[in-house]
Amino acid sequence: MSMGGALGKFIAADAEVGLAVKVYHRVNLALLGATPVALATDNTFLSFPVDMGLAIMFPLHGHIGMNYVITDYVPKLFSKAAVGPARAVMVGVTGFTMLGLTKLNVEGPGITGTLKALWRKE
Ligand code: HEM
Repeated sequence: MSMGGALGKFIAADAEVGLAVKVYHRVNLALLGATPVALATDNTFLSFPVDMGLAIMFPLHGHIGMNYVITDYVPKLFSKAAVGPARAVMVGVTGFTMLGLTKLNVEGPGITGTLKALWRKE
């Protein structure tokens, strides 16, 4: 798929655009570090910025990862013509996930607080 511009790179966010590999590997590493940091800084002044970092990085990581999956499997399981629509659906999933996680951070207990609630006794 040959799509220029930032939007094109976001829609076809895998190895076909060189930037994605760099962003992907940086985000993968950042997530590895940010997850324990999020648990350690919960309920401090850092919890909101860390949760907002996660609200962007989790969906971005999933977005690029799923674009690799789309590139590899959609032509095999469906058809080459289905690759574009599959990527468009993924942009929607990624966008709504970012919005939902941001809402959780701004109006609710945040990503980390929500996760920790699994172990919290009422
Ligand atoms: C602490 C959190 C996470 C870490 C450290 C992490 C790390 C990784 C790493 C190292 C890879 C392989 C990258 C490569 O092939 O070069 C990967 C792939 C992937 N991850 Fe994650 N991940 C995390 C959370 C998530 C979440 C929450 C999602 C879903 C939204 C997700 C979705 C994916 C997908 C779709 C792939 C691609 C799988 C494939 O290519 O077959 N990951 N992840």
